Amino acid sequence: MTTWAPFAIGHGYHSDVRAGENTGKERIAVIGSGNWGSVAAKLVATNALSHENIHDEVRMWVFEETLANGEKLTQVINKNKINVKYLPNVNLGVNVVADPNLENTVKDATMLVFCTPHQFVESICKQLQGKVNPNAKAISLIKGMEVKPDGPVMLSKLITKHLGIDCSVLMGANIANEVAMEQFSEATVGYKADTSIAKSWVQAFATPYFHVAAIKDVEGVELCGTLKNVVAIAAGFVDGLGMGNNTKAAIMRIGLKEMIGFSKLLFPTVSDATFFESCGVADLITTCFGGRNRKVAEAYARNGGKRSFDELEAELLGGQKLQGVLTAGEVFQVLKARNWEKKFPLFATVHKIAIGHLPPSTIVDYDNESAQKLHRNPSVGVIG
Ligand SMILES: NC(=O)c1ccc[n+]([C@@H]2O[C@H](COP(=O)([O-])OP(=O)(O)OC[C@H]3O[C@@H](n4cnc5c(N)ncnc54)[C@H](O)[C@@H]3O)[C@@H](O)[C@H]2O)c1
Ligand SMILES: O=P(O)(O)OC[C@H](O)CO
Repeated sequence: MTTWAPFAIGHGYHSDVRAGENTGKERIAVIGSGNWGSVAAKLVATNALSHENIHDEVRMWVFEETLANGEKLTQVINKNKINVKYLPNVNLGVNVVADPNLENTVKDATMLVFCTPHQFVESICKQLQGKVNPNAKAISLIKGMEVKPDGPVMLSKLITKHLGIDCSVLMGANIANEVAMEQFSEATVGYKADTSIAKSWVQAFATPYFHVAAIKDVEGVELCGTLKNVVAIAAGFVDGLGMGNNTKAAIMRIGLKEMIGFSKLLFPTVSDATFFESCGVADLITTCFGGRNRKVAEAYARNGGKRSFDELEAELLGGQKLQGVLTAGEVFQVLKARNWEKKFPLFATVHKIAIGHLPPSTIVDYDNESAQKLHRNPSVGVIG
C-alpha cells in the first residue's frame, strides 16, 4: 500500500497528478457515477489502495450536474468524497476523484469500468473512440442491450466494437445501497477467454464482503443481468395488484424460464450453470423483492397504468434510471423480428402493459396456451 497524500478528505483534486507518470501499474477509471457506479468506484478504490499492482487513484466520470444549492456535483464529491445525489452518506474513498471530463477520466487508464444506464452507452463509446489506451481492458456492469437493424447487440460487444478492447461483464445480486453498506453479497464476472483478464477483474472488485466468481460465459452473464429487469417489472405489477407470494413466485419461475430460453436462442453457447450463479437466480430474487424496477412497476400497477413510467421514475427515483421498461421494449423488438412472441409471452406482456396497450392485470392473464406449452417441461414429468 502506498501513502495517499494529494487527495486527503477536504482537499480539492489535483488534475495534474498523472503528468509524466509511468508506473507500470494498472490504473482504473470508472465511467459512470450513479447509484451502482458510485459503489463500483468505492469497491475498486478500496482495492487500489491495498494492491501494489494497482495505482491508488481511481478516476470516476460524472455526468455533471448542478445541485439545488448551486454547487457542481463533481466539486461536492471531490470535497466530501460522497456522491450526495446518487449514493448519499457513503464515503467512496479518499482516492476517488470525480471528473466531469470523459476523455480526461480515461486518459492513462488500463482498466475501464463501464457503469452508466444502458441508454447512454453508445454515445459515450462514440466520444471515447480513439481516446482509450489500445491495451486497456474493459468491464461492463451495465444491465441492458441495444437492438440494431440486424439484431440485438450486447453492451460488452458494443464497447469492444467501438473501442477495440476486450470487455468482460460483472453482474450479480447487487442492490447498490446494500453493497455500499458492506453487507455480504456475491457477484459474477463473465469473461471471454483470457483467464488472466478474469483474475484482474476479480482482484479489482472482490472484498471480504463482496465475493466475486468468474465464469467463461460473457453472453450468459450479461443476458441474466439484462433480462431479470423485465421479470422485475412483472413482479412489481404483481405487488401493485395486491397479489400474494405464490403469484410472485410463479411469475419469477416463468420469467426465469423465459430468460434461459431467450438467452440460449440468441447464444447457443450460454451455459445452464450460469443461471445458478449470483448473476442468475440470485439477482432475479433480489431484484424482484428489493429493486427499483419492481418499485416503479408496483406504483404503475397501483395507479392502474394511468401514470406513465417516466413520470413515476422521476417521482420515485430522484434522477436514478430504470432499465427494465426500455429492456422490455428492446426484447419485444427481437421477439417481433424473429416471430418469437408466442415463445415468450411474459416478456411480450410486460412490454405491452408498460406502453399502455394492456392493463396491468393481464400480467397473470396472458396467452396461457403457448405459455403452458413453453413452461411445462415434459422431460421432468410435469403435466397440466
Ligand atoms: N443501482 C443498483 O442497485 C444497480 C446494481 C447493479 C447494476 N446496476 C446497473 O448499473 C447501471 C448503472 O446504474 P446506476 O444505478 O449506477 O445509475 P443510476 O440509475 O443511479 O443513475 C443514473 C445515472 O445516469 C447519469 N445520467 C443521466 N443522464 C445522462 C446522460 N445523458 N448521459 C450519461 N449519463 C447520464 C446520471 O448522472 C447518473 O449518474 C444500470 O445498467 C443498472 O441496471 C445498478
Ligand atoms: O434496482 P434495480 O431494479 O435496477 O436492480 C438493481 C440491481 O440490478 C440488482 O442486482
